[in-house]
Amino acid sequence: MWILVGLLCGIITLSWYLLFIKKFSYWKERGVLHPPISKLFGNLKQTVFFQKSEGELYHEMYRKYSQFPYVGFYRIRKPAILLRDPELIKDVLTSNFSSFSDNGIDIDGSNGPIMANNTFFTNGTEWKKNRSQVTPSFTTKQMKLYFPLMQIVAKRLVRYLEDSRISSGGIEAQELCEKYTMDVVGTCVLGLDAKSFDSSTTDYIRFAKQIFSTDLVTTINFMLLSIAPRIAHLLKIPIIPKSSANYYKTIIDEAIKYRNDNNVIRDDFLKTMIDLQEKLGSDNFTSDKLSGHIFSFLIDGFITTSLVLAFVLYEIAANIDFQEKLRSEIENKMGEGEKSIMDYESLHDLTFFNSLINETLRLHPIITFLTKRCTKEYVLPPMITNGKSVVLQPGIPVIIPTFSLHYDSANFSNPTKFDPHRFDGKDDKIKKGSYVPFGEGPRMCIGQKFALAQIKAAVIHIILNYDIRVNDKTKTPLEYNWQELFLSAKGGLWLDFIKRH
Ligand code: HEM
Repeated sequence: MWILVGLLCGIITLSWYLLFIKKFSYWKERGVLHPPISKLFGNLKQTVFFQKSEGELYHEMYRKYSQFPYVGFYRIRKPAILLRDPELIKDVLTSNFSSFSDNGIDIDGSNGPIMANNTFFTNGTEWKKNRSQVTPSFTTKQMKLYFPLMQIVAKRLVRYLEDSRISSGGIEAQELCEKYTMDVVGTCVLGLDAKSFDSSTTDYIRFAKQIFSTDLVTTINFMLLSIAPRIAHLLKIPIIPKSSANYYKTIIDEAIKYRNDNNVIRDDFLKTMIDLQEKLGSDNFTSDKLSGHIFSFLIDGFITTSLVLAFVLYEIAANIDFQEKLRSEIENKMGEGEKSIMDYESLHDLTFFNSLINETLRLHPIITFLTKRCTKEYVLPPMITNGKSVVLQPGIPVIIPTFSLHYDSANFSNPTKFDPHRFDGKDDKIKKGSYVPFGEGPRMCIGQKFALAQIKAAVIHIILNYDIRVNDKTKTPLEYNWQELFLSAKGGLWLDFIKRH
């Protein structure tokens, strides 16, 4: 009897030691500091209980450990590291990319085939293959084809603003920009008119927003996938709602069928994908893969770009001097009063415009942190003077806190001030590794050129036709919705568009 009780106590003590003491001594054994932990949830207890988002917790860690190049933490029970030093970040994203080539989120077919083929979620050789398949669709040559199409939609947006029933009392810019970006991706990806300006909300937008919804189920699913992937795979947790996946799959299939049946040839993303399938054969480039790439473009390019565009319009409205300066730069290039189409090459000369967008992306980095995973041993310098180097083992998650880097006065003087001129002139004014709104290195955002062209097309045509002002309904100073997947403004960005001339 006593032997049995002793054995039971031994098992309980050993389990306690392995589960809580040993597991959470990982960083201490390696001389790495970390914030105090909760025994069950490591450093993410507040995220698990919906009190704070992961992004907010990382921002707190970043500020608390301001003396150090990095800080350890426990992502629930998994040791992870948050990098602070821009030099180190540059090394991880570029020079030593091979040690951090994974994005750290694992999804497979069990979480939904359409998303499993998204370049962002693939790793290793599958990622390399995916990335090389879509890269030719994002070249300057392709952008030259897309830019006029974007401007046709921008002109539709301008016409939409002319309706005083819509514009009186202010317009919420985030919603306005969703309509615009959905129409742009519809046109450039599938050659479809999403008709977003024709009604208050369309199915295209409704199903896309469902994907990024922060309702309880979607949030728990996403949390499980990023911090407990094995359980998520076991439970076949879908990364996006089935209704959204089915809706877009049907639209993509219909668009392909229509093109094949009617022999339609259109220079857009769908054509590059159909051409690729013909070249590689449908065994190597399956219809799931084709739909996956198209879906990825529709979705990755929609909310992200619309939020950034809304912030750009807000900053233009809030800073009237910059608005005048931008307008005259655009008018000089386009010819005053002439409101036709600008060619893609001309964008190159709009240097203030570039600085203004770069500064908006610094001040409002809608993706507040990047996740990477160590894929090959990597040696970190000692955390403290006279400490020992730390060997990062494959599998360790690595967080790059974009928001914190952008708001650190060591990287940007007077960081809360909107000042496009900090991006004027040479690139070396900005410390490498301290400014990463699109990431950096081989896994940098593939849609960057597309997103910037899309934003510019809208701003050019709006600013030539309207003075933009901040409407009183906007809560200033701005507060962010940190619980959303992408950073947005609480209460919305309400703007007035006042017709010029
Ligand atoms: C202004 C809007 C956008 C922002 C701020 C943005 C930002 C980002 C960021 C931060 C990453 C992660 C980079 C990393 O982990 O190092 C990323 C990846 C990615 N983005 Fe974007 N993005 C935007 C628009 C777009 C658009 C329009 C597309 C259209 C196709 C797109 C497609 C992707 C893809 C496929 C990846 C994964 C790349 C890879 O893993 O190789 N993004 N984006």
